[in-house]
Amino acid sequence: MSTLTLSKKTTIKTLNNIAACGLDVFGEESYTIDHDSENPDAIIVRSHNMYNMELDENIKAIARAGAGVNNIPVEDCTERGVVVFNTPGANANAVKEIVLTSLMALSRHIFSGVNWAKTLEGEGDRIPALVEKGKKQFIGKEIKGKTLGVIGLGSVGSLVANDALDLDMDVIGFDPFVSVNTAWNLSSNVQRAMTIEELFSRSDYITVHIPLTNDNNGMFNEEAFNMMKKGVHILNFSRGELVNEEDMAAALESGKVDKFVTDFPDENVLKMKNAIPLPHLGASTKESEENCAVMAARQVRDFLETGNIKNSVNFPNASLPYTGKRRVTAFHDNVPNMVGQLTSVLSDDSLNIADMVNRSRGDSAYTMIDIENKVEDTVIPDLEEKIRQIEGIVTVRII
Ligand SMILES: NC(=O)c1ccc[n+]([C@@H]2O[C@H](COP(=O)([O-])OP(=O)(O)OC[C@H]3O[C@@H](n4cnc5c(N)ncnc54)[C@H](O)[C@@H]3O)[C@@H](O)[C@H]2O)c1
Ligand SMILES: O=C(O)[C@H](O)COP(=O)(O)O
Repeated sequence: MSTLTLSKKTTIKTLNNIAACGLDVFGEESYTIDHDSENPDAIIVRSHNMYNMELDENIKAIARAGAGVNNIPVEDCTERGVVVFNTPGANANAVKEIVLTSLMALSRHIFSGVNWAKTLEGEGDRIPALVEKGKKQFIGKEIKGKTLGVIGLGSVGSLVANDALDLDMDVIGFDPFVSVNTAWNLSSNVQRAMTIEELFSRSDYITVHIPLTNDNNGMFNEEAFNMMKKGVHILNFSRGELVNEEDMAAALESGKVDKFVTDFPDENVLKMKNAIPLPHLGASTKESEENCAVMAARQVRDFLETGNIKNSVNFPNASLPYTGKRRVTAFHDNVPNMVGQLTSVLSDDSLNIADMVNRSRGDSAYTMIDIENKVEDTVIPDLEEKIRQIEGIVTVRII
């Protein structure tokens, strides 16, 4: 349990390179951007691993300018009432473009072809003839008419699936948790795999677009490869840990997997025959970095200033139009009579409620209450303390 009060100048710490237009969202009057701050009010992060970091008591929010939050200790944050945001869809187009680029580049041996052509340096006038003789090593396949299996049909997967249809591929998708929004955006020509086994067995190319969880760690393993066609191509722009590297190395060696494009190289990947390692470039476009930074910054600023929550991965979305009246915000356990207890603390102080919202997500809940009366700054610490005494309150902040 901790007290949350906005310091006069709110400090935002960044843990990676965050696009300047995102940081500009904060404005210099009320915010300081301090990359080295030890007690920031909020953090904006991309892929920096936060598991080994001490999280200061003052932190109220962490925003991932991007999609994957596996670098953030989300459970700890939830226990401490720290909201974790991400920016759904903000980098999806960038990933879609690199997936389609890779799909074609690997089918046409672009990577190995370029490397080979460079070895001809110094051959002078013989180069054109050597090229014509050597090009037969790089006879590719067209993707037209081949089957692409897309695992995960969220922001990235749905874009990939739709555009692969436009490239005349047959597309099968597997996503048992697909959202209604995505389903609406997905072409009806994307075939639905009822099981992942079906997708594995039918695909010439497989691309994966799901968040890393404890359940799917190592899901590309020997058992999975055994279900796939010989010579399948696999693309992983999601997370390295989805792949069992020992099994992948063996599958590449035997030719069961023809090529493996991955955005997550490590020592093992770099040793694999026919692996094509990219240096985590999926979201690395100017447009995507700016979209993510602006979206993350807006969500954090809105939360710090109004308590409203949008796109949190650990707390419910909650929004009340902000009228400038005093607002009590509290994270608490999702237990009965919490709203009753909160309102009685306020009524004991003769405070009248103008509006309120209460939302829950799993074991956690969040309540915002707007107070009709004028509440002086001097009484706030006392009011916060009374609310904090309610059993099950995690954090309280009066804005
Ligand atoms: N390489 C990069 O730079 C880069 C960029 C963006 C995202 N990513 C990674 O890609 C992931 C997906 O990104 P997104 O923006 O599409 O996320 P998203 O949340 O919009 O979509 C994820 C989809 O996966 C589905 N899903 C979850 N578990 C599944 C499972 N076991 N089998 C099938 N479907 C499953 C969900 O229902 C959801 O529809 C991110 O979590 C991140 O790890 C990488
Ligand atoms: O999950 C994501 O959004 C991507 O992996 C992008 O990571 P990055 O912000 O470090 O480029």
